[in-house]
Amino acid sequence: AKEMGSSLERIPEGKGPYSVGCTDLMTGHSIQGSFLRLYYPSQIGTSDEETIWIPNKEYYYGLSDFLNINRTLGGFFFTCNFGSVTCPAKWNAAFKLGEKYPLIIFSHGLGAFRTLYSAICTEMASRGFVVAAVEHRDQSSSATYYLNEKPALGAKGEASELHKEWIYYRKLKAGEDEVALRQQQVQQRADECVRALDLMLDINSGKQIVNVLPLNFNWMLLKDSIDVQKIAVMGHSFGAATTIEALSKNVQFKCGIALDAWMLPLCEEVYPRVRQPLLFINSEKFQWALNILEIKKLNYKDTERKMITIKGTVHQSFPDFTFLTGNIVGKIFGLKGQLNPNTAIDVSNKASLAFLQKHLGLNKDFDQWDSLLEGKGHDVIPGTNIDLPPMPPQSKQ
Ligand SMILES: CCN(CC)CCN(C[C@]12C[C@](c3ccc(C(F)(F)F)cc3)(C1)C2)C(=O)Cn1c(SCc2ccc(F)cc2)nc(=O)c2c1C=CC2
Repeated sequence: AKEMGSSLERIPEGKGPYSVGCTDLMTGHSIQGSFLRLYYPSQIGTSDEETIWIPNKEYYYGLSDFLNINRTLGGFFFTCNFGSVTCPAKWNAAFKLGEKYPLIIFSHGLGAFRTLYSAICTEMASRGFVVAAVEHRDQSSSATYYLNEKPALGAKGEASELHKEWIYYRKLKAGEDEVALRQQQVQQRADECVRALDLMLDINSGKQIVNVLPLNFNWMLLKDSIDVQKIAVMGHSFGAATTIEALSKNVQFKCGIALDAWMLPLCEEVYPRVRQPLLFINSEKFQWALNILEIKKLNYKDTERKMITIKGTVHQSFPDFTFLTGNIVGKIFGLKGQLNPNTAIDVSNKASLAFLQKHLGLNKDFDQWDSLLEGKGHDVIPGTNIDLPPMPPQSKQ
């Protein structure tokens, strides 16, 4: 009975030595504020509450919009199948003190939101990273919200009521130029990643921050907890394009990891401005010549670029849904590839860890997976799996 209806499958736990905590942070009362889900090394036994994977029903309505299904139907479908899914991290567990951790800013894909990549984020946190998964407010998320102070219409309370303002996925209008919209959105997304970085650096410096979400998490414990020389940015698909744009905006991002990069939102002008090391991890199916050709334009001689393809994987092998459906339904909806989803995410995470050790200068044992970066391993090949026409001799860079 592993098919839909009883998602017996679970999102895989982190395999590293640290136990993982999770909490949410929203600053400001407007769209300009930050909204992120934090995954972090936690003190064991300080929380036995599991984290709710999709915390508000409005996310189901947004997903229904994104998938072009009726909200009532979709809401029912999602609630039945995913309403009780938890992600393998302890909700509001106390932050583990005594170490400085490297930081990853994570950017979700089109139609996703901050909670849907918890297998990747909890794995990285279990290996000793602090991971801030931002929720973008560019209308590329299925849904997101901010809390504004304006009392809701007809509210009686004198004290300003906090009212959730929901922003839903913006569909393309008939005849609308998608490239222009995505180019505009990727700029906002990259700015939101930089803002999240600045917020985490403020917290690291001990600055008092106001979390407008009613959560009892002690942010002061994060003072001096981030190794500010070891900061990376990472994302899936539209979030990978965001990663590249964010690298060009802020050199505090020392390297980037692009999972199934969708290059359409990027302008060629940004490519020479990305000098940091970049790892491309591609699924087998999400590859086409024009996209790969754009990626190859980032190949500057004095920059470090790596690309691997994981065999038997699809675009949805990176977000969490790939763990939560039975094999048959999963393959029909393109949520699973031929390769076991746990194996697929394991390969992606280990290659990521090896790359991060190399380019953030970590002194862990992640170099044991360096061979994956060379495309050596049972489930990986180096570079891309599509053959390209020979590259025209590139003009001098
Ligand atoms: C028909 C809609 N049409 C809109 C443009 C295309 C829809 N689509 C393919 C989909 C997402 C799919 C999906 C999800 C989730 C279930 C569920 F049932 F399990 F929930 C089912 C079916 C439908 C596979 C993609 O957009 C693929 N994609 C994605 S998918 C990111 C995502 C979104 C929602 C999630 F819940 C999890 C992950 N992120 C990107 O940055 C980019 C692309 C394409 C180019 C850039």
